[in-house]
Amino acid sequence: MSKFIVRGGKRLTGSVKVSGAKNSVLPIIAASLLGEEGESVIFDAPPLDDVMTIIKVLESLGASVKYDNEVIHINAQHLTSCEAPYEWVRKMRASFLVMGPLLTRMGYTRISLPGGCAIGTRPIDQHLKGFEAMGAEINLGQGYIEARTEGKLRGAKIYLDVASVGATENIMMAATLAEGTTVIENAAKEPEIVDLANYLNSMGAKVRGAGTGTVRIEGVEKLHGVKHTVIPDRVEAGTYMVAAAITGGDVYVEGAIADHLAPVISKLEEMGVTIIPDENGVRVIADKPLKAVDVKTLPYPGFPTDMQSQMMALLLVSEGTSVVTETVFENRFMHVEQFHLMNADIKVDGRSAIITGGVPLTGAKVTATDLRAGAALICAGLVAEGTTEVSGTHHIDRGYVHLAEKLSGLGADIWRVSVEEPVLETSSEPSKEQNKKGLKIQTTTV
Ligand SMILES: CC(=O)N[C@H]1[C@@H](OP(=O)(O)OP(=O)(O)OC[C@H]2O[C@@H](n3ccc(=O)[nH]c3=O)[C@H](O)[C@@H]2O)O[C@H](CO)[C@@H](O)[C@@H]1O
Ligand SMILES: C=C(OP(=O)(O)O)C(=O)O
Repeated sequence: MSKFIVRGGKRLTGSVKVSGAKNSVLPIIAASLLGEEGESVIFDAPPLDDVMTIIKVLESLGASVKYDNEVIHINAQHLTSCEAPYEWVRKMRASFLVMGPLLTRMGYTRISLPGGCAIGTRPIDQHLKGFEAMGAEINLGQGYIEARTEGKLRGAKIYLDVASVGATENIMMAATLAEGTTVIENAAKEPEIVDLANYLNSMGAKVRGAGTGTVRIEGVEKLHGVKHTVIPDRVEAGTYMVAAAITGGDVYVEGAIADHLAPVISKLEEMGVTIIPDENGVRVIADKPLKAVDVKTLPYPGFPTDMQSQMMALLLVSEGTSVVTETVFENRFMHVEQFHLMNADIKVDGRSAIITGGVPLTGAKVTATDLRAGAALICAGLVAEGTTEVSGTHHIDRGYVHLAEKLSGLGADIWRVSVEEPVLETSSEPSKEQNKKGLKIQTTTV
């Protein structure tokens, strides 16, 4: 168990490199189960807890997986099981993404129900609706979902009631080996879906229209392993952009793709932040007082729900009143209570949060209630007066590679301690004792 300790007041400057996208690499690893021939090699695979979890799932299915230095080798030629047990799906909902590949390749799969989580109930009805339309028989019992098909899945026209990222990905993967053509309407358009489609197409699939609301997949006989590089993580990039802006900093976010971040960049610009994109990244300069803006989360290309809490942290230091409306998940304001502990003035009214900016934040002991809430609390800690201790680091480790090191590299006063260790209150440098024990700026072990 550990905590992040942040001491506010340091202006961030310099350059930070974005890792591969969590939300791309997870479906891509799941899709590797479709490779009946050869091996896949996936580059820029971030060393995140979620990546380790999905690797365990693949290994439990009989795939051979090697992870070294952000490169994953996956050989899924001989699978020995079709079941993803509770122990893994409980840890990470994205484990459910193995359902489409297993069903289409093996004709049968049994996966633990993913259940709800802190941010919402997160049903999977749209995934199942898609599989059923393709001819699968679905049974639910004892906390598991069983799906089977006599012969191959059949291509079908599937309209998604919500533009679900996971359902689009799961159905798209299932359709690659189905008989005939599948059309997904009201498909999600996230960049991670395009990355997955590119991966599937290099494996030999025929996916067209990914990134638009209509995705067309013509089934093929077989897929094979390939080499692929994962796109940079737009949420991680956006988090560093917020961290730069909140400290009045000047930071180059290397690897950030401006196009993927268009709604975040637009809001930052409205607030008075200067954004200079180039072909290798985005420079963020915050040299003026920040203005309040309203933010509404929406499916891509709308403002991402995964940046909502970090944006809220930034609005806490802006001048005026802002309204943040969360439309994607029904319970994604858990961080508000934690911000209150830091003296923030936020009122929640249904799906909206009303933020009175400019009230000085004070350091406090807070808890990451989910992955992005954790990042947002750290952003707030960067400008709060005094010390902020953020626990619940297991959430943060799901999605941020070396967060403390990357922020320290920009000049932030942040480090990680084991919870058993006393927190240093006076020195900004790690003590010799701490360094010996490797406690300050500890890295995530994988
Ligand atoms: C691993 C991954 O890529 N995670 C991302 C993915 O999650 P995930 O794929 O789980 O999110 P979805 O796009 O599926 O969920 C969006 C909304 O649709 C609802 N829904 C979803 C499926 C379904 O069958 N029925 C249904 O009602 C959900 O409850 C939610 O309210 O997209 C989310 C929305 O951008 C992001 O916050 C997550 O970071
Ligand atoms: C909600 C998120 O991820 P997941 O879907 O994996 O829970 C996230 O990345 O913010």
